[in-house]
Amino acid sequence: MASETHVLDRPPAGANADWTIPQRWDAYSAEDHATWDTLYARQMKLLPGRASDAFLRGLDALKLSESGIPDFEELSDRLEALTGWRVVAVPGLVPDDVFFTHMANRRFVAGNFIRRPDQLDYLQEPDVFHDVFGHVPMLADPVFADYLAAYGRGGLRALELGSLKQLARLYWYTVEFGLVQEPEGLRIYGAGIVSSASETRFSLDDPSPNRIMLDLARVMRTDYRIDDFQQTYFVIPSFDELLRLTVETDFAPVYEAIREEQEIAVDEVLPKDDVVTEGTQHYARSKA
Ligand SMILES: C[C@H](O)[C@H](O)[C@H]1CNc2nc(N)[nH]c(=O)c2N1
Ligand SMILES: N[C@@H](Cc1ccccc1)C(=O)O
Ligand SMILES: [Fe+2]
Repeated sequence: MASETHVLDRPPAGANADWTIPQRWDAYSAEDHATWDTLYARQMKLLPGRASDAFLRGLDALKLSESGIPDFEELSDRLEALTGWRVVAVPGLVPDDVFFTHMANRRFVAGNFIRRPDQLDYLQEPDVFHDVFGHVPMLADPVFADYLAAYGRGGLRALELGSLKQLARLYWYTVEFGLVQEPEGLRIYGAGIVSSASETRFSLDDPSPNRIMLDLARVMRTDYRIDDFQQTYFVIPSFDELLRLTVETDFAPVYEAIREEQEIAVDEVLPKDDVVTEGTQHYARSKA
């Protein structure tokens, strides 16, 4: 989960220079593990038939069906054997350059804390359930694993080009809230959706949000919400296409071309959009 909440500007006491900390798996309480199991069971009632095939295969390959919060060392050994990625613990949101440097080197940063039982439905900061259950299964897919490593390199480049805001939108509408076209229909792969029971249903079944085929310049101009369900979801035809787009397109001219263009509102549908479903926006309007 990415969010605009404050981020410290230097590692907190006890953290390494690269902001990693020991996971301290032995310090988890029985309640912490029970919280993980409750969240896992709730999601697994919903995800078959809604999550992408790659996500479900990743859960199996990484043995995430085992009870309790995973030990990052054991999880990383399995994951590294598949796609070269490892999972490293961090105390919370880390600065962008730290985030992208880890990502470019196939290290996924994950919070080691888990939400409290009274926070089951929503929390602002990424906890271990969002980061590990939400994000890590997709890293077992070789194509998506390559996409995220390329994205990390793109993040370091975007920082140099002063275009992080545009690139962050690509992350938000793919890695966090992306939908993918599969033979049987639309499926979820975004971690922000797949780790949320309510948004898992909403993103696929509700007539309220827009669902639009992803176009690079279009998504880089589109604002997003960090406080409620998305009002637009972007759909990719495949992970191969997302990887090809990211590796083969030079983003610098795209950043330049959209720099002066106005941002696109979260609920807007443009004439040139390849629209899968145009939303009613009933949900957002009911909350306004
Ligand atoms: C794209 C942008 O860098 C994004 O908000 C990053 C910032 N720092 C982060 N730090 C952590 N730990 N987890 C995250 O998801 C992010 N997201
Ligand atoms: N091709 C994208 C992202 C990327 C950057 C660097 C290496 C790989 C991919 C860019 O030009 O920013
Ligand atoms: Fe996330």
